[in-house]
Amino acid sequence: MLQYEAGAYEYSDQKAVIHGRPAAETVAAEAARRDARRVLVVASRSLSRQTDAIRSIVAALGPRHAGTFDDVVAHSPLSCVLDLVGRIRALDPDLILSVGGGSVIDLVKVARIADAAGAGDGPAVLAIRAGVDESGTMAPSPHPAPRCPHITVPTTMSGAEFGSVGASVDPETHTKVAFLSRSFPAETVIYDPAITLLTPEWLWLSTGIRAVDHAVEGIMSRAPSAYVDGLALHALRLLGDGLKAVSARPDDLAARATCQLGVWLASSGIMKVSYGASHGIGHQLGAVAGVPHGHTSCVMLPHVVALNSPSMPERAEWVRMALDPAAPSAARALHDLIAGLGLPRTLDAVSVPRDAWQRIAESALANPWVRSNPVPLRTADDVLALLGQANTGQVD
Ligand SMILES: NC(=O)c1ccc[n+]([C@@H]2O[C@H](COP(=O)([O-])OP(=O)(O)OC[C@H]3O[C@@H](n4cnc5c(N)ncnc54)[C@H](O)[C@@H]3O)[C@@H](O)[C@H]2O)c1
Ligand SMILES: O=C(O)CCC(=O)CC(=O)O
Repeated sequence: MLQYEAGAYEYSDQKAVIHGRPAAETVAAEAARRDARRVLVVASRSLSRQTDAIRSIVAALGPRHAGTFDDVVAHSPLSCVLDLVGRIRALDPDLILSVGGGSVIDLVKVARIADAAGAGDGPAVLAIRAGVDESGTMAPSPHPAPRCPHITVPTTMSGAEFGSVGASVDPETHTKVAFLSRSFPAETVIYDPAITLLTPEWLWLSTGIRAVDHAVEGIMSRAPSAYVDGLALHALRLLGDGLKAVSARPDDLAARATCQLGVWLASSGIMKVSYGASHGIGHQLGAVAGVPHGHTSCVMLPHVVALNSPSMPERAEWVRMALDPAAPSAARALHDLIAGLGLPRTLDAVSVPRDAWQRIAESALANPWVRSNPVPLRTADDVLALLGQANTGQVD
């Protein structure tokens, strides 16, 4: 019989999701439903300046639109957070709409609580970071209620729209700083498959593997949850089918919508179960070597699953069956999916310099998800061995 540890608080509050609908008219209807009169739009710069996507959303909002902030830099650095806080204070919005990937969504999350906390400079923002205790458990960021709700139109598959965690990069230390708040999951998530046609293919597909990573490390967690298992297993079926279909037919809106439903279910585990070394080492690959978030999962996930599978064979079998019953193992099912999508599979392919490996390995040991990997990684040499394995791009 399946066994789950007795839980203290297991949250299951996913907020409203509207899927398969055009972004502009859905945003306008949602703003009207909320009687919002001063909507601040925060958008990915490329969407705002190189496409009509934001213009049509702003047109649909009409007089409810108060302003647009599109000076967004990847990984939501602290300087960007402060700029957005300034804009929020200047405009006093009654609704914030984010349109873009995880960087835009995390930026809004952190700026909203920095604004609420009255933070006006970098040290004041860092002062509301999440605490982390000896066991790696995070404590919430102290802040009063944010001034207004946040709704979002995600254009990648990061799943950040559901996470009660948000991150910003501290320029002093080049590390990602985590913030934690029950106010972080967006109040309404609007999934429009058509707006994702504007997302570069590498970003769409690789963030899809990030969503697969959320599902797989949720299922193969050291401390799994029955709630997350149920959602994550169906997420793998949706994502496996949807990603292959989009790769074969990029214009297939139904396949893109299937992927978005997969992200919704896959993200159910963010901050609800402890993840493993694919998330943990991935964070360091991003912080130290600038590897895009989705690419970190393409390189690390099959190898972390190969490492962990012998310690949880039944769960590995669930992953294999959900992704590819014909594959000999869960790790091979993942490897073949990533290879079939034409995504990078080695550290060299994502331009991680060899002389950065030691720093990545050492900093990874402090990451909570490396510390909670089901098979313990105790030393920098353990992490280096896994990096070496990942650089082969092959699993047995
Ligand atoms: N808080 C969470 O739960 C959570 C979950 C996943 C990711 N994240 C965070 O999100 C970030 C990664 O997000 P991501 O993988 O979605 O990528 P991203 O938002 O960082 O975007 C990657 C790059 O693609 C560019 N881009 C070009 N066209 C775009 C388009 N149409 N839509 C969006 N971006 C476009 C962006 O400007 C950016 O430079 C990381 O900083 C990560 O920490 C947070
Ligand atoms: O839930 C977590 O473990 C933190 C969120 C996270 O790692 C999401 C991500 O980086 O993709």
